[in-house]
Amino acid sequence: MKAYLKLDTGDSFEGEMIGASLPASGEVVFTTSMTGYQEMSTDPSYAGQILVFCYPLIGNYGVNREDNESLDTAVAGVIVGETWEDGGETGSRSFSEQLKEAGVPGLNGIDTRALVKTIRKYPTVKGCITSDPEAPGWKEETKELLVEQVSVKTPAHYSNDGPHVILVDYGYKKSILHALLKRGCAVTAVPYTFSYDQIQALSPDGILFSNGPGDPADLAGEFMKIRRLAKMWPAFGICLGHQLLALAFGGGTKKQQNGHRGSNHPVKEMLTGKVHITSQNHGYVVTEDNLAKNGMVVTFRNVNDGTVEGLSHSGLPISSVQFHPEAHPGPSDTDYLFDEFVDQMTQSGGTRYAKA
Ligand SMILES: NC(=O)CC[C@H](N)C(=O)O
Repeated sequence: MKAYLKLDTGDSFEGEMIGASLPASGEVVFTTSMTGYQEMSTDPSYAGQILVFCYPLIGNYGVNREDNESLDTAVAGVIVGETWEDGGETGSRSFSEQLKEAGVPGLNGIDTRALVKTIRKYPTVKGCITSDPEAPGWKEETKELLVEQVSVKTPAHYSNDGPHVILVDYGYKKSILHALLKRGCAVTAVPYTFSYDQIQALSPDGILFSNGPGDPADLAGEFMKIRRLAKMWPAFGICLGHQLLALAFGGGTKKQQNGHRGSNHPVKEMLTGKVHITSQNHGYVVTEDNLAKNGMVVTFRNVNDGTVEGLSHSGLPISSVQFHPEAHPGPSDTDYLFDEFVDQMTQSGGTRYAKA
């Protein structure tokens, strides 16, 4: 079936509908990752977004039972140059079957190079997938809090012998949970709406603020709680969690001209000068504002554009990164950051750091 991607820029692209035959709308973003379509399409940080794959052939190794990053396909829609309908050797089914089951539409046969050249002229491009050639283009709908859609509704506990991590869930990727479980941590994923007192009642040894979708500034109601929690227990933030920690400690955030979405973003560790290749997926970035006054030091910077990629507190065990140390998809150069977080929890022995 013929279908269209209509952008708020006035541009329109014609392709063939794959996945669910349903309309979808959202911010249109692109990823340069050559692999990992299964992990990316199920990463809750992509909720509300239509994801364009720059790599021309998508679906060629199918999808399997292990690599979903969440229970649901998270993206609003996908755009591909050429798709492959078979399951592939390791796959139990095809990518478009998975999309169909999740009620997510996609477009095949799009000139993704031309599309990316169009959308990268603007910091934000909204669009819709529709089979109706007469349909009007993108229309702004009521702004919903995307985190609300992806955060767990009740706490989920994973027992283990090691330190107890409270995973504050703004839309966590399964591989973050696995990185903690692999290191022996017990983990409780809690709804992001959990209060300081509710989290304290769970006797944490450390707090992890997860990745997640949307504009971090929309979560201003979280900043005070995050600051109190991070001052009390060892804290680690990943992607949205990093942005929220920065906002809670005097930093700012802004939309990037083009987001960082891909598996080969170089970041420099400021202390050692060492460069790591990282997996990234974000459209906003931290600005330094009053971070230094609040004791926060920039620990990593992006080699391409110099943007802030990591923070640490000078006196407390608080750290965060904009990139994804759990990778999946992507290189695991920065996997060691989970070891550092676990060391901080075991060294502190559950010690509290500040009066809340
Ligand atoms: N992966 C993430 O956590 C994304 C963070 C945020 N939604 C952004 O786009 O910048």
